[in-house]
Amino acid sequence: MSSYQTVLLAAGQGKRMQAGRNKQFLTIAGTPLLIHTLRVFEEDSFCQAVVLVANDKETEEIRALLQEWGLGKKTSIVSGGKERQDSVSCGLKALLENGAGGEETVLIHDAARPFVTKDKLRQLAEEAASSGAAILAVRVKDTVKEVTGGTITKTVDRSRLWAAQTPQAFSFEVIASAHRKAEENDYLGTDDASLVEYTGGAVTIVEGTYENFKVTTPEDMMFAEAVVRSRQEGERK
Ligand SMILES: Nc1ccn([C@@H]2O[C@H](COP(=O)(O)OP(=O)(O)OP(=O)(O)O)[C@@H](O)[C@H]2O)c(=O)n1
Ligand SMILES: C[C@](O)(CO)[C@H](O)COP(=O)(O)O
Repeated sequence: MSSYQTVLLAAGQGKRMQAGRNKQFLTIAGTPLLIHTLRVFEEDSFCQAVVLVANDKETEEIRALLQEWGLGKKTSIVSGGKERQDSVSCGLKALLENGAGGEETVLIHDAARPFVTKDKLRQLAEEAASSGAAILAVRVKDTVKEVTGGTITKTVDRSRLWAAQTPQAFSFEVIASAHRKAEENDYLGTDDASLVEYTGGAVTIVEGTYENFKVTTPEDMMFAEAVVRSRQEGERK
């Protein structure tokens, strides 16, 4: 099994949730979203350290939450940036300052995906340790259309389509060098793998689960409650 370090991204705004505050503080079955997510990493013995990237103005509230929920032993908090990619750079810089480098495996994860499992973290870390770059992804289930001006221009062949999730895992040097090149060329990607793709690197897919969705819009909170309920029922059986 491969050990790994984690960059956990919590420096977004959560605007699409329309909750009037960052969605990571909303509770799912009584537990804050951020705590659901962080717990998986803190409880995995293969995770050596977590760099939690946060907004400066939310740092104190996060520290208080970690204390309240008995988490934080492996976790340090650093400031994020304007875009998700900037926040990843801040996290990688902190890992570098803590002595990470070379072929060590780094997992980059959205705090907004609270339902990743320990098994998937381990499977992904193992794959990244051998290939250098791997992400969790699921097959696209819908029929996907390309549309221009309200009219369909193409039905895309979905047999080759996958929806990217996080964590996305890389050897430290692969992702650090992809970030350097992206920055030099003003390339902005919506995920981490796209930066490695941009620099010509190969990224492998580890099949994820649909439960590992990103909590983004208000109805996702209802789905999130349902996931916790179904897991609790599973444990009772
Ligand atoms: N500048 C940013 C933007 C996003 N994120 C993090 O990246 C993850 C995925 O972002 P997403 O949830 O899609 O974006 P938010 O900015 O949080 O939400 P919105 O776009 O609705 O404002 C989240 O855990 C978010 O906190 C981050 O650390 N830094
Ligand atoms: C990284 C990501 O979660 C993979 O699906 C996603 O790309 C984040 O994108 P968003 O634009 O912040 O929703």
